[in-house]
Amino acid sequence: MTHKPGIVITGASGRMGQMLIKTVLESDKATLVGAVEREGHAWVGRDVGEMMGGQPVGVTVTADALEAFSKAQAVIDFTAPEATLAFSKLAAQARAVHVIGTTGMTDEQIAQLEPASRHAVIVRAGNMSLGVNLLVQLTKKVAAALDEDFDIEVIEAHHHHKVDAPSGTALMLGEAAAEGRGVKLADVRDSGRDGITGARKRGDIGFTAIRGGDIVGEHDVLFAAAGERIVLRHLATDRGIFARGALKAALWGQDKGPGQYDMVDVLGL
Ligand SMILES: NC(=O)C1=CN([C@@H]2O[C@H](COP(=O)(O)OP(=O)(O)OC[C@H]3O[C@@H](n4cnc5c(N)ncnc54)[C@H](O)[C@@H]3O)[C@@H](O)[C@H]2O)C=CC1
Ligand SMILES: O=C(O)C1=N[C@H](C(=O)O)C[C@H](O)C1
Repeated sequence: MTHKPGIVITGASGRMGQMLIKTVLESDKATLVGAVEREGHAWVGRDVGEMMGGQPVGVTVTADALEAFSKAQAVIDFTAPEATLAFSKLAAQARAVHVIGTTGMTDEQIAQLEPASRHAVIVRAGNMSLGVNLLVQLTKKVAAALDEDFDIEVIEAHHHHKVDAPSGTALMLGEAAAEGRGVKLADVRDSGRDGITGARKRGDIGFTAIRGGDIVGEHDVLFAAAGERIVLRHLATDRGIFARGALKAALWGQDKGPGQYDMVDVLGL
């Protein structure tokens, strides 16, 4: 690629925002052209390199997302559902590829991305890592091979700052297991057991969320039957895996037509 796409990072001061800025600055395939934060945030008006504790990089953090997006070929967005919905409209206006890592979006919010995807490329995934997207494929295969004698449980663990549960990844894995079984996740989902719940319902897919300390992200898919268990596991120890996947998606989207894509498309899995 001779031309280096310009990238804007939203939620610049966040855990993922800072990792994404570092990843883009270190890349020889893309250029950092903007960094966006909420109106009133202490980083707005300041150089993003300095705010991250390093040398100035010549990019001033702004709250004017449209102005930033209009100079970019891609927006990488790991923020919050309401912000992501607003950014999808602005990225489409700027005809910039919108890479969405934000989790916790409702089905209604996801449906609201559709108008933007008629004008621009949207790549959205609850997990941008190669390992998890491979695990999704494996989960689908294992679920398809086993019958309901095997109870399926998705168990996830994250840091204590995480605001949504189950995680976006856990939902991807649950969807994959349901698809493998030929059922709809909404019909078999069992989340948040507490109290006298009754015995486990055959065919249900259960979810458990653990929150604590600085856990980056851990996911198990458990297939439990009488006398044996299979556990498929992914352990994330470095947020760089998500940032590298997101940058790959931003570059991949440059020559694609408007529409909604995911990391399975990007990685060709
Ligand atoms: N898809 C994936 O691979 C991954 C997804 N995530 C998801 O990314 C999201 C962010 O995670 P973290 O970085 O840990 O959270 P965080 O809380 O550290 O960062 C979120 C950032 O977004 C900013 N923000 C919120 N509303 C905004 C607005 N309207 N305009 C501009 N900035 C705004 C906040 O100020 C904050 O800096 C979460 O939904 C998380 O689940 C996290 C890691 C990997
Ligand atoms: O909030 C996080 O940190 C993470 N969120 C994503 C999710 O909800 O699955 C991906 C990763 O597990 C980290």
